[in-house]
Amino acid sequence: MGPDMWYAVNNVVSRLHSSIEAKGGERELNMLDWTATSTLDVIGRVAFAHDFQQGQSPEALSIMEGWRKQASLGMQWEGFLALLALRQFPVIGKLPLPAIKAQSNIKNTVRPLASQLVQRGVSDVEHGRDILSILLRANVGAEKEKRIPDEELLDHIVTFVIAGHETTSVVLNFTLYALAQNPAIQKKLRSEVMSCDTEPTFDELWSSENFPYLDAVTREGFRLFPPASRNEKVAEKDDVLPLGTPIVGTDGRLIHEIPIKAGQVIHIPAIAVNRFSSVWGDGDVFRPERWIEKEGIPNGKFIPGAWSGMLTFLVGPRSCLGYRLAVFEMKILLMAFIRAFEFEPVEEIETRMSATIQPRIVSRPEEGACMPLRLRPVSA
Ligand code: HEM
Repeated sequence: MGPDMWYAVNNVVSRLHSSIEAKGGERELNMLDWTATSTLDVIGRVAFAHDFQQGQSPEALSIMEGWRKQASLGMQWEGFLALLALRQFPVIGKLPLPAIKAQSNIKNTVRPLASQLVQRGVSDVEHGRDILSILLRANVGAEKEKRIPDEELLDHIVTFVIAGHETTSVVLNFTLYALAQNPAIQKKLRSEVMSCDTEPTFDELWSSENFPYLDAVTREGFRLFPPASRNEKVAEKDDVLPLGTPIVGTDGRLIHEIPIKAGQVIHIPAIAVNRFSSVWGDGDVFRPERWIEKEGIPNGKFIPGAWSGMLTFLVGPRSCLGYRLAVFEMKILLMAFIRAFEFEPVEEIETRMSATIQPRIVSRPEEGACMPLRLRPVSA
């Protein structure tokens, strides 16, 4: 998937470059528009060989608008509560509530697109590297009862677009903001990624050896800014939740475990766990060096996460299926953006909870999800 990712990301970077040059070589812009464009273009190509035309096709605009609406509604109380209530009372999903309609808009856009490709049999099923071609190929060779029905294939594609687009865009946004706030870290990263002018492959980027600082910045971004900042799981049976550190009950006695009843909903605050001071020390600080220093992770007390001892991709059999893709993509995006532009903060940003975490301007909350940054092309 590497060449497809580089192709999509380079296109967005060069469009952004032209738009900045047209404004005289410096521009303030809402970075959300550009990060969402990049990740949608990447997922379109790698999930079902579709070109979202650098976020300019009607479908791309509709998906991005759907997300923006959903994110902004989720930041308000009524939207946040509607989504929470949906878990408890699924029938609410049938009501014409804006927060719920915004979610189905995305599905309504992606499904017909994927359906056209399935019906056409996809242009290059034999060699296609995208996920849909791989699934279709597996279907051709499989016994009849093991084939994935078309309807299910379409749902998979919708899931990939929903799970793989906004999430990666969120981490990239907040990481770029953190780099904008920390010019010395940004400079150090640029110096490392400028030391190579090729487009590294998955193997070259997956290992932390070739680009140790890029690896450290990526890990720090994923740790501090998990898009799915809180998750829910439902206990299938009565169980007992052991506590790492005992807590004092109202009667003054120490509690070492919590009994759980079947059906009980457990909230998993990934963003809080990823920042625990007891594990990370200065857990709220953006400090990529912690991943390089010998004693960077105090006492080696890693959380059992699917990747890199953090809960960003959760853990266990239902953890994120696309985490390698997401980490690889993030490294490509950071490399391409940092090679091309210098980033400066414009406004103070706060982090808001929604379906994914969202940035909001502290002094102008009415503008909804927004990440203004000042960009300048990196001089030769
Ligand atoms: C920054 C990027 C990403 C983050 C933080 C992320 C995070 C997560 C999390 C926390 C879950 C578990 C949800 C739950 O159990 O409640 C999940 C599930 C999933 N993710 Fe990701 N994800 C990312 C990117 C991707 C990408 C790029 C893809 C694929 C194209 C993907 C595909 C999936 C799928 C298919 C599941 C469902 C797995 C299952 O239920 O068995 N994700 N993701």
